[in-house]
Amino acid sequence: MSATQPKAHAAHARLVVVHPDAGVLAEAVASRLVTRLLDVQSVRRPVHVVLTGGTVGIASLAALARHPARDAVDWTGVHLWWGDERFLASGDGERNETQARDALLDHLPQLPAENVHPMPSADAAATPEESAAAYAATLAEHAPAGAAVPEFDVLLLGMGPDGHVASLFPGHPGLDVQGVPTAGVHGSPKPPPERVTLTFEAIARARQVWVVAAGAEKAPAVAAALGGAPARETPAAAVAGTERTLWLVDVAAAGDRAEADPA
Ligand SMILES: O=C1O[C@H](COP(=O)(O)O)[C@@H](O)[C@H](O)[C@H]1O
Repeated sequence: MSATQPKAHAAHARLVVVHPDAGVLAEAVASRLVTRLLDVQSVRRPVHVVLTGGTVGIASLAALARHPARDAVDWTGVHLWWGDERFLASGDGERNETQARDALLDHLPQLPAENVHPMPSADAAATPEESAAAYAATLAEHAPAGAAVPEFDVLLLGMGPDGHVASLFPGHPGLDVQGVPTAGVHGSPKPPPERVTLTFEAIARARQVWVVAAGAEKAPAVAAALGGAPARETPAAAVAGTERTLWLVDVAAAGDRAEADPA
């Protein structure tokens, strides 16, 4: 395939867009976010966006911070949430919140502090479960009547080489949690072991889910997820938005898909 232009093709009602490399992917995700925010703000407010940690997720936020159209967005009408968090002390450099603040939030003077909704840290909650319960309460405050969470306008998800999304890891009990939007996680195979995550049910409330992944080490998980692997083995296989599901990947993560299905 051409490595100069993104290409798109539908698969199982998901749109897969392949980008030349991780750097271009991050820039493209930032551009999509700006466009999505502007589109939504033209019809309703506030806009609810769920951020992800991870390599491409944070690189995309950094790209958004320097995007030329960034200030076209009315940031006073944007609420930011997280799909998962490492259960560490506030300000720890490994927290997704800390990395997002460094990459983007600290560069958005218009964004009201009360619109930023980090998952409670290990110095604000005694356990991941306590943090998860507090986050569920905050989500409910911003949800439509009768719902547990807002209808997120965009929910970003990075994906690990094992196919995990948010902190929903293969074979973990968090995959089976029902009836609540958040869960505490213990024994994560990726450090740190204690985390907080949105559940599949909460993710499924998003209007748009965007899975972002780059690098050859992600190719087997991308293939498994798009090939319909069981969620227990490849959690990323089970995520979808109510209106749209995008897989935004680079050539390396696309693997055989990039070769077999030229633009
Ligand atoms: O630990 C996490 O990892 C995933 C993926 O990270 P990556 O560096 O392999 O892209 C991320 O999506 C998740 O939010 C984070 O907590």
